[in-house]
Amino acid sequence: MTADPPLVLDIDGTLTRPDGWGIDPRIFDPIREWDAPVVIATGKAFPYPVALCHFAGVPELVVAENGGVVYTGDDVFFTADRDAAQAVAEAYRAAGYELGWGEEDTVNRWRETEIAINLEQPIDPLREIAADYGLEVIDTGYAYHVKDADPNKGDGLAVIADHVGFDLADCVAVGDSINDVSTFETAGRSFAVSNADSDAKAAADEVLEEPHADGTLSVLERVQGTHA
Ligand SMILES: O=C(O)COP(=O)(O)O
Ligand SMILES: [Mg+2]
Repeated sequence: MTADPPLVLDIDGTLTRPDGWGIDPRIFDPIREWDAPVVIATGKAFPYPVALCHFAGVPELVVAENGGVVYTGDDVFFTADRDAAQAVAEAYRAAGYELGWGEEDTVNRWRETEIAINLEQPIDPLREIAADYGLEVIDTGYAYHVKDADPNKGDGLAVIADHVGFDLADCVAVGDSINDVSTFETAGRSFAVSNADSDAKAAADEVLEEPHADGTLSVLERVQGTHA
């Protein structure tokens, strides 16, 4: 008897359409029909992956904010403190820069542990200010994230696996950027889509030939029904 292995999926760059923006609708049915846990592990704020699970019709198993927020389906864990990241955002603004998401800033509005800055904003002063507060800045290719260096997606995945009761060694992970390296190190098998950055490609067991959702769909086809 074989089953599907647990999945760990990043969002941006991984479930996205070929042009890189927006969820590719072809991923919804395979995820909905997957007969094992599907964990969404993202740098986006908590409501985004929760909504993705909700609209896909799958249980909410979520690592958000690069590991700062973890939801096991029963309990929410916050593994970082937003105050330092918020202070960096204020100091960056005080130095004359903007976060770059407009007045109402729906990118950061519901963030609980980190701050995201638009890639069009200057990164050097951001890195300097973040260092003053003991934080790091990572570039996912979709945003700069000012975050505590400790929490990461991989640790969040481990919390969910422990709670739900599946083995990390059985997990198949797909991702595209530096914030997926910890996932790749934690999951048993890992795949970087062809559009992935050099960190993700170096950490993955395999680099796919296809980009974005095409790459992810190829992995789903390949690993479906292969879990002993
Ligand atoms: O929020 C980002 O910058 C990237 O999001 P992702 O981790 O789902 O790719
Ligand atoms: Mg990504």
